[in-house]
This record gives sequence, structure tokens and C-alpha cells, in this order.
Amino acid sequence: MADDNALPGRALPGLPGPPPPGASALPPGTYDGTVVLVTGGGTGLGKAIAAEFARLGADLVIASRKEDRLKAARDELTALGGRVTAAICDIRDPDRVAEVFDAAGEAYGLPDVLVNNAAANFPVPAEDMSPGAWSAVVDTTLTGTFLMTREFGRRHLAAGTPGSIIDVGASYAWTGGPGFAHSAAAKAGVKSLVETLAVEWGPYGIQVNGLVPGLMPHGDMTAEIRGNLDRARGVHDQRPADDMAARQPALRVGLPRELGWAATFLASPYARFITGHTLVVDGANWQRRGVVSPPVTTVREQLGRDPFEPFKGCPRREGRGSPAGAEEAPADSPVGPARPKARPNRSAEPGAARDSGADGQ
Ligand SMILES: CCC/C=C/C(=O)SCCNC(=O)CCNC(=O)[C@H](O)C(C)(C)COP(=O)([O-])OP(=O)([O-])OC[C@H]1O[C@@H](n2cnc3c(N)ncnc32)[C@H](O)[C@@H]1OP(=O)([O-])[O-]
Ligand SMILES: NC(=O)C1=CN([C@@H]2O[C@H](COP(=O)(O)OP(=O)(O)OC[C@H]3O[C@@H](n4cnc5c(N)ncnc54)[C@H](OP(=O)(O)O)[C@@H]3O)[C@@H](O)[C@H]2O)C=CC1
Repeated sequence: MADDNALPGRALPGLPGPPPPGASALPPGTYDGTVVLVTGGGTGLGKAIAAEFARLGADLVIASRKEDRLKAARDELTALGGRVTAAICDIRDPDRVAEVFDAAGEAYGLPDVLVNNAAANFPVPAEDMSPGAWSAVVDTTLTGTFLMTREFGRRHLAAGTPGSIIDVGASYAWTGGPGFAHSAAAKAGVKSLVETLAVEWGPYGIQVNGLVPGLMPHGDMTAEIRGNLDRARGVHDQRPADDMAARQPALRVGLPRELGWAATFLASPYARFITGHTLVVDGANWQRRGVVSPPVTTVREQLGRDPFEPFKGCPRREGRGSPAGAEEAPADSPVGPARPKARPNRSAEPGAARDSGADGQ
């Protein structure tokens, strides 16, 4: 398969590069006779994960919405050795999810490994985010992951067979993700699912782990996500936009196969006592802190957006320090009419800043 990432050179060494494509830490044939279902396995990191399972003998089912990409990936992955089935599926649809497991069962048997890799994402300031935008990301990333997981768990519990689930996450599950409120909330939910279900299903022999990629550029990235990487220039410094490596403690980006190797380890017999864990493969980027902090810029500035305009029909409230308090809103406003003030504005009282949150230090 094409290795679409070159390791950029730097004066400092950074973390060493990985072994070449095709290498493996696991014995050949580790996944012989094993069925692995990868959502979003037709593109990017999902395809890279699927490739490492294929090299080790797995039969694959790759599932996503777009037939053309699935078919192209199926041909690439088949060339690595295993059998590959492409299943068209929107993971937000529980009926389609069940049908994919039926099809996998008919082709090869109940999948032994489920990799929940499919997700949706685009940067948008929270104040601009429509309910539809929120749902598109949360329903795919969190609910879709749950629906796939539930189907896998139900079938294994019914059959009395063990299994392994790997949920692909993101490090802003821990930190929050300015500009990605929907995705960060969804990935935090996915991390919680990992921790919950590892305990709930451990007694039945089902492992559940998380796997978090760092910056791993690839040729299938959406224009929105690719644009977000290119946008880095001019926000904090004037370094070339394509110098992504310089922004990583490793002084290099990750390669998709490095995620694939981690996935094949987590689902392997050598990781049988690892469950409820989320493994981060990001060269420590998410723990990055400096001696000095870069200047703060708003998400709007980073995305090059104009200042926020309040929604029509929802008048801006005066600040808490305003003697007039809240402005009267019309009765049909989404916020309703302003409530009469029951007591004096506390921010005008001496010492109010101590417990007023935003005004305090
Ligand atoms: C970088 C950090 C690490 C994480 C990386 C990753 O996760 S990488 C993985 C990244 N990979 C992927 O994401 C791959 C899959 N992603 C996709 O297929 C699309 O990005 C998708 C999620 C929009 C498709 O969902 P769908 O079929 O449901 O699409 P739909 O067209 O029906 O739109 C639904 C709603 O979203 C709204 N909306 C859309 N774009 C924007 C925007 N830029 N701004 C604001 N809003 C936007 C749109 O207006 C609509 O809302 P409305 O009008 O009803 O209120
Ligand atoms: N690339 C990176 O640097 C990072 C990636 N991640 C995570 O890694 C994973 C893979 O990302 P990456 O490979 O970069 O992204 P891609 O955009 O290449 O992959 C997303 C995949 O999800 C599939 N998908 C999207 N929506 C649905 C849906 N509703 N039902 C079924 N499949 C769907 C897409 O296929 P289709 O359009 O055919 O449905 C596509 O194959 C994601 O979980 C992402 O959040 C996390 C941190 C960083």
C-alpha cells in the first residue's frame, strides 16, 4: 500500500521513525482464522488499521457509507493476503448495523474483533453550531459507536464467545477541544463507553479498549480537517504552514501504520489482560506544555471568522455589571421575557468578585 507520509527532517533528532511498511511485531499468522470488522475501513486511519490486521492473516469486513471508496479499499486490502468484504452502512442506523453483522456472519462468521473507527468532524465555533451540525457529529461518533458495540456485544453474549473491541478516540476526550465542541464531547463519551463496557462485559470475555491517534496526516483527510492543519500558520507564529512536525514534541508526525500496529497488539492474545484502557499514540503531543504559554487567540480568530452576531430575535443582554440588569426580551424570544430582578445585582456589592467566577482571579 502507498505510504503517503514522509518523515520530515529537522536539526534535532526527535523521536526515531518506525520500521518500514509491511513490518510487524506480532508473529505471522497471529490473526489467521479471525474476522475483523473495521468501520470507516475504506479510508485513512481505518484503512491503515485494516491493513495491519490483513497482513497478519485476518478476514476483513470494512463498513461505511460510500461504495466507491469501500470498493477501492477492498481491492488494496485484498492484495495484502486476506479476504475482504465491503459493507455499505451508515452506523447511525441500527437496522443497517444489524444487517452488516448478518452479512459478516454469512461471509466469514461473527467478527471476533470490532474496530470502531468511523467518525465525523469539522471545526466550528460552538456559538455558530446548528443542532444539525451537533447531531451529525455526535450521532456518528458516539451513537454510531454505541450501536456497533451493542450489536457486537449482544451477538457474543448470545453465542458465549469472547471478543475484542477497539474504539478510536481523540485526546481532547481528556482536555476538551476548542473549535470541536461536538467531537470532543462525543469522544469523551466514547472513552467513557470503553471504561464502562470493559467492566460490564469482562465477565463474558469481551475486552474493550480505546486507541487515540495523534497527528497522522493522510491522503483521505476531509478538506475541513486538512484545512485545519494548514490554518496553523499565522495564528501563533509565522512558520511555514506545512511544518506540522515542528509543532510536535516528537518533531515528526505519526504514520498511520503506527496506529495499525497498536490496534493489532491491543486485540492480540498478547494483550488479553488489557481492557478498559485507552492507548494514546501521539508522541506525547497531548501532554505538551511550555515554559511560556503562547498568546491566547479565540476560536473565531483561529478559523478566520467575523465577530459573532447575536441571533435575530434574541437580543443581547447587558453585562452583569449593568445597572439596568437584563434587557427586556420579547415574549416570543427563544429566551423568553426577562424575569424581574428579585434582589440587587451582586456584582455591585463589595467582595462580590470573590465568588462570581468570571470576574474573580
Ligand atoms: C482534528 C482533531 C482530531 C479529530 C479528527 C477527526 O475526527 S477526523 C475525521 C473526520 N472525518 C469525517 O468527518 C468524515 C465524515 N464526514 C462527513 O461526511 C461530513 O463532514 C459530515 C459530518 C458533515 C456529514 O454528515 P451528514 O451526512 O449528516 O451531513 P450533512 O451534510 O447533512 O450535514 C449535517 C449538518 O452538519 C452541518 N455542517 C456540515 N459541515 C459543517 C461545517 N463545516 N460547519 C458547520 N456546520 C456544518 C450541516 O449544515 C448540517 O446541519 P443543518 O444544516 O442541518 O443544521
Ligand atoms: N487523522 C487524525 O489525525 C486523527 C483522527 N482521529 C480519529 O481517527 C479516526 C479515523 O479518522 P481519519 O481516518 O483521519 O478520517 P477519515 O475521514 O478518513 O475517516 C472517517 C471514516 O468514517 C466513515 N464514516 C463517516 N461517517 C460515517 C457513518 N455515518 N457511517 C459509517 N461510516 C462513516 C467514512 O466513510 P464514508 O464517508 O464512506 O462513510 C470514513 O471512512 C476517527 O475516529 C477520527 O476521529 C483522531 C485524532 C486525529
